[in-house]
Amino acid sequence: MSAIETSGLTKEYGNLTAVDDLDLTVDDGEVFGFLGPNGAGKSTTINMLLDFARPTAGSATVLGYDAQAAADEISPRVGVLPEGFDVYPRLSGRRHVEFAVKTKDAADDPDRILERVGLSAEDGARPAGDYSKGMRQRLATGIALVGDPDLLIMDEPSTGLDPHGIREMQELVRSEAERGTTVFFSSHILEHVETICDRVGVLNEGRLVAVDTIEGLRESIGGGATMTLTLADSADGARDVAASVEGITDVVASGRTLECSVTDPAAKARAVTALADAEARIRDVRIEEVSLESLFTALTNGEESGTGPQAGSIGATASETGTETGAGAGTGTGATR
Ligand SMILES: Nc1ncnc2c1ncn2[C@@H]1O[C@H](COP(=O)(O)OP(=O)(O)OP(=O)(O)O)[C@@H](O)[C@H]1O
Repeated sequence: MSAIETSGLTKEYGNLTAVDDLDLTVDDGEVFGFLGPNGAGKSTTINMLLDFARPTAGSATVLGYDAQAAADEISPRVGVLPEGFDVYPRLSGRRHVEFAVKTKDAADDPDRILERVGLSAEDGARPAGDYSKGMRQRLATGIALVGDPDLLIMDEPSTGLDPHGIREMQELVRSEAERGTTVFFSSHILEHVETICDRVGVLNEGRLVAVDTIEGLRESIGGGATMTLTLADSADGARDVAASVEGITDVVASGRTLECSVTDPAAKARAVTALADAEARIRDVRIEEVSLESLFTALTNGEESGTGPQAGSIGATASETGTETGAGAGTGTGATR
């Protein structure tokens, strides 16, 4: 059974089609990232899954139940982290969790829930109106975890969290997935998505433009990587050797540098070996992956991917540098092209 399945799901607001004919399947136990620029239709989709908004056309099932006709069956089994969670300012964080436990008729220990989301007993005793944005987000996450849900739906879970909080959120999502919970979350934050998702769906102007693993997405836009080798001597003689390697699609020789377009990850090591066999003296190997940032831009026709400080961090750093033999030519992580 799929945890979520939508068929032709559509939502129109007047002349505006917020969600357009969405066919989407999220498998049981999967961590699924729902990506898209501002206004793409992510929250509207989530609202229809939770029966907060009614579709104009199409249908959706959640945990096997019709999202509109059987919302009462679904809600006890789903934990929701809504966008823009509001607290009761005078109630303590702990009281919020106690209330959720009672409402869901669950057996959770509120202190354990608070601990899981990084709120101390002292934090829990404070009025939630005094909480920082990140603390509110943690509290909202704790409330979503009450009742050990089969499905967690999280709308922009990292909003307001500092880098440490984001890492904790990622660990939490992973540990929930290991317990068998399906996690469906929306995000602009590509780094967040890459780290924890099994698959992602990319929404643009209400339409699903891609569904795949991050690796699959990279490949589908002709992704792969660029491997730049610096040789001890002129690269001209080595050009044909590199070009003959399967999985290397294009080679440019310039001075002592060979720039190879790589479509098959294994081709990197093959190329290094072939060059070494041909007695090319390799001094340096640099590998740059297609960044998720450029991937996202390609899929959403140049729409920017959010404005948060984290949003730009993916793909901005670290390419991997090999040594003279290049034998261990690894895969760079997210360097910008
Ligand atoms: N209640 C509403 N009435 C009219 N238009 C709406 C309503 N809710 C959403 N929209 C419009 O539908 C489109 C999709 O909005 P939605 O909030 O689903 O996008 P989103 O992908 O979640 O964006 P963000 O990342 O900015 O939260 C937007 O153009 C938005 O203005």
